[in-house]
Amino acid sequence: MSESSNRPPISLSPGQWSFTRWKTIGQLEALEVHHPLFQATIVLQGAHLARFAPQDEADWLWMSPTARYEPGRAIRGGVPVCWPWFGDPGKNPPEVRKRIHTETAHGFARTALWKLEDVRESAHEVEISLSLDANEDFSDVWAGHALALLTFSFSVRGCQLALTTTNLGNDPLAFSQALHTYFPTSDISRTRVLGLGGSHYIDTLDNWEYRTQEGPVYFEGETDRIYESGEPLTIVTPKTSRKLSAVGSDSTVVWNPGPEKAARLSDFPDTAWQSMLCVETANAAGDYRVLNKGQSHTLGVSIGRKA
Ligand SMILES: O=P(O)(O)OC[C@H]1O[C@@H](O)[C@H](O)[C@@H](O)[C@@H]1O
Repeated sequence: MSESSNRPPISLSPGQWSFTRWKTIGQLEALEVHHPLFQATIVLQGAHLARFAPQDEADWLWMSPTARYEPGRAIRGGVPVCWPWFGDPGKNPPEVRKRIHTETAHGFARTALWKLEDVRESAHEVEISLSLDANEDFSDVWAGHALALLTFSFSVRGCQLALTTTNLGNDPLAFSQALHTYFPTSDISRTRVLGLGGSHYIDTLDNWEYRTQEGPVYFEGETDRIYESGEPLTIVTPKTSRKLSAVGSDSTVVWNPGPEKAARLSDFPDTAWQSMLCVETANAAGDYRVLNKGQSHTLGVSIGRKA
């Protein structure tokens, strides 16, 4: 992808936007939205939502205070896009794994430079779309040709992400993915996720054994689970309640690194596990998807207030 293709096309010159402007954060280009009703920041690398907050509210997303904005480096916090595979390549189903020629987790989209497609603004909403053409440029790590189009919609009610994958290759394309959302909490020990009771999950910390969730998910140390559910969820923290509803997803990843893993994680303060959790809208494990030539699939999440 050439440098120039990532610059705003003439038709999208900054002068035509009222609420959106370019900004450099660290070494990366970003779009910053300052709407009277809300604020948001999207980094072009990774199509990474780094911030979303309705006016006069704290950030709805958690961002690591030690996150680094550097080319080729994943940003710790916000909403990383894991695509076209989720997690450790070796733990993916054979159909997904056979296309991957690297040991890097979570795919290449989160460190690739995406292209701005569209900015639409109104008195109530801002919608921004970015695309990534995963073509032969990525052939050293992955075999396939697919287009990822990610559309963000921001309003005072919350934010929505819709990630559409289209298979541009000739053969069926198997892939896994996740919108790896980091949420803040003032106290992880008083935080719970509702809506997963009765669901089966893979406990990746216990030999990938299958378990059944009883009641809400509480956090008592390191937690890393793939739930076989795409049902609506509520995240309750001491100060906030968020509603999540997914489309095109039958799996949800719930993750908190706990103290030992936190100490090993990049760009993550040792004690930060106490103030964040990830609830990831996914197509992971057995919920991977297969697209025939020309077919598309949309994975989406809507993050809102509890009604
Ligand atoms: O450090 P990374 O690559 O951003 O991954 C963070 C975490 O992402 C989660 O989705 C995985 O379930 C965890 O196993 C992993 O540790």
